[in-house]
Amino acid sequence: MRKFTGDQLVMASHNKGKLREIAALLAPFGIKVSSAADHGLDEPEETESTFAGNARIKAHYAAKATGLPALSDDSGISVDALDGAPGVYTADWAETPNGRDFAMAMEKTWNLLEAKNAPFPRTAAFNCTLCLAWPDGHDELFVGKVDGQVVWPMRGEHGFGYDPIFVPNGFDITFGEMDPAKKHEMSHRADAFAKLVAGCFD
Ligand SMILES: O=P(O)(O)OP(=O)(O)OP(=O)(O)OC[C@H]1O[C@@H](n2cnc3c(O)ncnc32)[C@H](O)[C@@H]1O
Ligand SMILES: [Mg+2]
Repeated sequence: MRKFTGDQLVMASHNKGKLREIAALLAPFGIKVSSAADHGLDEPEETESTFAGNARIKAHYAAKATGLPALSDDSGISVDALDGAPGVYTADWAETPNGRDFAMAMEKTWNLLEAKNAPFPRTAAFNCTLCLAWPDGHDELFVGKVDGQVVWPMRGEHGFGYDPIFVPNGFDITFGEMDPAKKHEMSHRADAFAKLVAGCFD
């Protein structure tokens, strides 16, 4: 596995919630972190049907455009009773003509579970694939996951995206209610990040 030896990294994401979380995870490593927006990059189209495929598109696009190593995150929530949906299409489910509406997407998810009369607990997992790509085209991939259940109504103001309806196993609060530092210890993103650190930063 290739080691990360530089002192600069581009975060190949346009999601402010992710950028905040990954900046917090990277903070102890003394790396100068910039975002795709800092470099004036637009969002590449996520045309693959897997987290890994889309993570690679985003990281390689940013690495080639900036000449710097780039770290992307492709993630989503997979609900068992919905055959893994929305999964890779989690962001797409929130798409409206006026931008993303996650309250609407969460309501759609819950309504589908209700329509199916899905049994409780309504188990789900958050998945995260991180891709670290270099300008020469090399990359490394890291996968993380956290199991839990989808609940209703939405609870909590922390986090982003689907956090208000996801309760991780072993807890009775949603990610939206959880202190961000605690989420950083146990999320799908933290799980993948620990593997990135073990593989590339040590
Ligand atoms: O592609 P980038 O620019 O990184 O940002 P994005 O928001 O489009 O990100 P994805 O394509 O990976 O879509 C994943 C969606 O899954 C949701 N998601 C991922 N991780 C999450 C988390 O920790 N908490 C809540 N929702 C999450 C969130 O709504 C994201 O928009
Ligand atoms: Mg995206």
